[in-house]
Amino acid sequence: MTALLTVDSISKRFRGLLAVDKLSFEVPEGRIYAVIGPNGAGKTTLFNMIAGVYAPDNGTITFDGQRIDGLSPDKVSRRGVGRTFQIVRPFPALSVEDNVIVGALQRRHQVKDAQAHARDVLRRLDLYDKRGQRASALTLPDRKRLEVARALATDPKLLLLDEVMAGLRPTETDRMVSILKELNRETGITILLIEHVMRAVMALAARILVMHHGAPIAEGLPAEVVRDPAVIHSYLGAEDL
Ligand SMILES: Nc1ncnc2c1ncn2[C@@H]1O[C@H](COP(=O)(O)OP(=O)(O)OP(=O)(O)O)[C@@H](O)[C@H]1O
Repeated sequence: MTALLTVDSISKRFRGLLAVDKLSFEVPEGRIYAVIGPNGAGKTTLFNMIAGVYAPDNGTITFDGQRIDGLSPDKVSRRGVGRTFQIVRPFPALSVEDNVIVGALQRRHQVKDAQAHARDVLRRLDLYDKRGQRASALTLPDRKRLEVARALATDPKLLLLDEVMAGLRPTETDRMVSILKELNRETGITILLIEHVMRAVMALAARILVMHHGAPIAEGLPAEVVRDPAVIHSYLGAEDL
């Protein structure tokens, strides 16, 4: 299967601290790929390098056949990488629909077209009935889905999801999992997610990369990765299995 994203030996240092250390992996086109690991493992730094917030100190990032490392976040987004943030940050005073229209306008010049696209996205994310509400009035599960909707409205080929299950109850986690599965199945969109909620990771991911101190300690099929002694020792613990 062709790789949509190829990360090749990237590193990022913050003063003395090596946050990401010669990391390499490939995300196959059309798949859901998860990155897990303890706090401080370097997952968000990895996302920030893919999304253009930081340039890697070394190594390359290739997306859809072209180098994207070192491009600005806006350019990376225009190439087709959409992202959510760990701390959800919609425009609070705008309606749910207007928040999504802002994303849709990246590739559409007519507000009418952007609105039609935003409504399609809102239906997929189970938010259509709440489109008139102010974003600030939403509950956490709704805000998390709005965050995904805003990223999706930019028509990405690759969706980067940063802890979209954090703080959700199991029933809301399962709802998000089934929405993302359906989205991937029906549109073929590739999804790269950082996630601590193993229930969601195991239900979604075709492959998993486990990071620890900036480096990979395991990569492969979920069933193999969660049985890897190094993963159990540094991250999962027996209770997660
Ligand atoms: N802008 C920065 N300046 C200095 N140090 C940073 C910066 N961003 C991250 N770090 C450090 O880099 C390391 C990796 O952090 P990162 O946020 O990437 O980890 P993470 O795996 O995403 O953790 P979490 O699961 O808690 O979100 C940490 O030690 C963190 O303190």
